[in-house]
Amino acid sequence: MTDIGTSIPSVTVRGPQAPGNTAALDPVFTVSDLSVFYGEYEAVRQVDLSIGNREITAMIGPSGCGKSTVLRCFNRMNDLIPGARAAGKILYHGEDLYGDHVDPIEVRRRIGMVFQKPNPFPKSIYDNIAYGPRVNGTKGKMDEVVEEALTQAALWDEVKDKLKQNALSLSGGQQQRLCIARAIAVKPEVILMDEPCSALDPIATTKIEDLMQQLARDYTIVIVTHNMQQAARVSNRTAFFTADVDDKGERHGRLVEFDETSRIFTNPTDQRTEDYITGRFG
Ligand SMILES: Nc1ncnc2c1ncn2[C@@H]1O[C@H](COP(=O)(O)OP(=O)(O)OP(=O)(O)O)[C@@H](O)[C@H]1O
Repeated sequence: MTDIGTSIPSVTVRGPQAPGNTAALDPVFTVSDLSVFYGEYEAVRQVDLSIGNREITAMIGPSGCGKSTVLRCFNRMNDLIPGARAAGKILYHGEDLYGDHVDPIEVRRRIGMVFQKPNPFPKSIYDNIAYGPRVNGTKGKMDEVVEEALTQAALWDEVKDKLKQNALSLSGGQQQRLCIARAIAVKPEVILMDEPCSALDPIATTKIEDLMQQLARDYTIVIVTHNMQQAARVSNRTAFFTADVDDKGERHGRLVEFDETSRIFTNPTDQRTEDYITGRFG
């Protein structure tokens, strides 16, 4: 078992940083010169950014610019893709996330992920939540663990009388909150969300957005979204990516601008950001 993250600082303050300051003051992740390859193909080039503790950081940009690729680097999910390789540095609380002594399984426990399409296990609601804690050998009363996770994910009231029911019988929005509850149940520090609302209707989307705001009191959240209004509504900071085309016609994702969300959406520095958020591009 790795010791990664054992020195997590107990900072509870959440809020905007100094205007125009691109570095989070209390970073959970510090990314420097990150490039990501799939085989020979360099999908993302030279990204520098930091993810603030108990902030919501949004990653936006046109399709194929590498948002999901960068997101997956934060919990080493790219390790599971044959041929994928990250170069550069990602520090997690100052420790090299890709260091030799780091256990990727432990990384993924501390840094959970919620996907675009809700993906509950074909098991009962209860067992979906209890699965991770059981695997981790969580001690204590499982009923309480399940209730706490479902309550935090704002789903308890809707499912408390049908915990034995198959999770696949829930609506799409409920399934996504169940997946968030499942992620929370193993007590992560960070939740990565890859377009968590793209399969949901507007009401379910609002519920997830409200939930994210509540969760950010206790968790650090990084969200990839195609929905710019969503990024503007929920996040503290926004990273705008785009893809440059090289001489050979190959596209490489680049981080164009990273700043407080209010600044990105009202007074961006880069013309490409402005074109994107005003709908002139992408
Ligand atoms: N498993 C993979 N193997 C090979 N290439 C990949 C793989 N996953 C992504 N890519 C490529 O890497 C580039 C970035 O893809 P990625 O999915 O990260 O972009 P994205 O910005 O999240 O896109 P979208 O918004 O459409 O989801 C694309 O050119 C994509 O084709």
